[in-house]
Amino acid sequence: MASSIYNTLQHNLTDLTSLIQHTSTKLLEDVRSINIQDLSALEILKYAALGWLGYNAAYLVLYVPLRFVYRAYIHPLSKVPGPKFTLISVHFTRMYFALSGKQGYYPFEVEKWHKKYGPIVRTSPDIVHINDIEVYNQIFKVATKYPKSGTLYQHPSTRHSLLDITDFHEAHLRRNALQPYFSKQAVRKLESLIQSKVSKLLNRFPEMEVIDLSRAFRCLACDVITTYSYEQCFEALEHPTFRPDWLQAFEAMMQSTVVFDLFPAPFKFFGWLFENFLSREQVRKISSNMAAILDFQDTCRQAAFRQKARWDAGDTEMVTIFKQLFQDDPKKGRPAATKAELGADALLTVSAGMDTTGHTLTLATFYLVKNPDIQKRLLDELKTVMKNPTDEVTNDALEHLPYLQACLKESLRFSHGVPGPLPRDVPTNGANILGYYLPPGTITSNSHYIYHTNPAIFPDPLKFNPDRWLAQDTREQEKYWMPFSRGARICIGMNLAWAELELTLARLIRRYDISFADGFREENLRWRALFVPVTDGQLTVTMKERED
Ligand code: HEM
Repeated sequence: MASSIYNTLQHNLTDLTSLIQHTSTKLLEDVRSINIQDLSALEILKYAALGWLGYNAAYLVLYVPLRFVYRAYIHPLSKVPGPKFTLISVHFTRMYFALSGKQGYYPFEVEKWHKKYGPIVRTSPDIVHINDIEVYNQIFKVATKYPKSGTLYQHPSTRHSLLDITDFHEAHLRRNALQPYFSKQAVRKLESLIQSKVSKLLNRFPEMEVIDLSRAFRCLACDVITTYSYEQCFEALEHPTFRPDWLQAFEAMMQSTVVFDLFPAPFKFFGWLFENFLSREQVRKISSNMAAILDFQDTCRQAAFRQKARWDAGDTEMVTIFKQLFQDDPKKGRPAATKAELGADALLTVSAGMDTTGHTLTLATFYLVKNPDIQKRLLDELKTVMKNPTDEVTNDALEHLPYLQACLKESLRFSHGVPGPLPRDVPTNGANILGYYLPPGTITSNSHYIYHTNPAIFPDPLKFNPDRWLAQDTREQEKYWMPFSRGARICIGMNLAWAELELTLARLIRRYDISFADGFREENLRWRALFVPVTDGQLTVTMKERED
């Protein structure tokens, strides 16, 4: 039925198009009959302005309302419920969110829409949002038919990287080349590297009065991933206040997604212009943030390029996650990564590995300080494997501590990884979902935030409650818990992240008695979804060494 309406409409649209073509050809002929040499410059300007106004008036008065009617009542998705104003245009909806101060609060808004309209909501002319775990699992499975949607994964900073690849085969080959370095076995070999960075972090605290933990944790994750990725530790943990320039640049890069969302084309154009035609000093004069972002990108890319140059010169003894990308793999049919791809992945792994891990550690510490009884239970458990406050401990030992594991799971439930919308394209032959036919060209979106706070699965969902993970049967909760996503595009750094989370949280809580700093407010950690969760402020604390 839906497809027959669609076909009829396509025919009508074809007729309409030829009518418009015919009328505009006629108009053009009339305009050509005017002898332009007879007109003064002022008259030419007047005609141009009138033409422009006429075009916009026709667009607003005729085309936009007609298109709205089509989208709302005739389009194949017209039966899918949802707020009608989002059908005016994608740009209009984005502007609405920006002007009403809701930009980045999209997951919260969509959550309300699901309550009103049900498990499937049309959130744009061609986009539906889903809140149904069986459908999520169908979209996010290993042999999925739903590729990443190219229309929404295209921030210039991740162009050419693994994150942006939409083609299944290409993504599979790129992931295959990186994955061996992130297996559980490979990560176990990194334990001494992680331990050394955690020691460095913990040893810095006594010299500091107030500690910005949000940034300190990001510095830790950054030093681990840069050392592992390209043997060049960024030494972020050396910075006196854990605020190196490039971290501020990274924060600016995340904020820039707000502008990118609203004005993608000018954003890309200026990015390209700044990068290719202006000296860094000129860019710095225009925007110090933009210059710092470009500096950070260059540092990551150059580090990988230096290793590639060594590799090409025959010096293959190095620690890097890019080794397989340096060369082609004829058996699998994978060519060596281009310079653009290598540079993009060099930036991606640092960005992806630093912010998510830092955010999760921040939330874990926040909830433990806020809930002293939970912290006390964790501390008692940690004492069983760490006799003294400054003792080191292995991942193997920590893996067997149920309360620590429960605290980490609960922290990841709050941190969401990527909260949403996680857009995926409907397969080329369409899909039937929750009783609706979705034609090809439709984009599905899902929100980890909405699954992680489903009150039917996680009662009192905004309460930090590690005990929920210690229940007899947690299968249903596990089903709704996906901070690393699932399936073919699951987080590649999951094992590394888990190892860092365990070692850092265990050693921090065992060694320090932590309090919120004066002036810290819970609202600092209120977040917006700018691809990853970005908080309004930082977690600031003071610390005292424990005596026993
Ligand atoms: C607590 C820490 C982490 C969380 C919660 C997390 C979460 C996620 C999620 C949800 C995705 C899927 C994004 C999407 O489909 O759009 C993802 C992808 C990815 N993550 Fe992580 N991540 C974490 C740490 C790391 C680390 C340490 C690395 C280190 C390299 C990493 C590298 C990546 C990469 C490369 C991708 C893209 C994979 C692809 O597109 O195929 N992540 N991560």
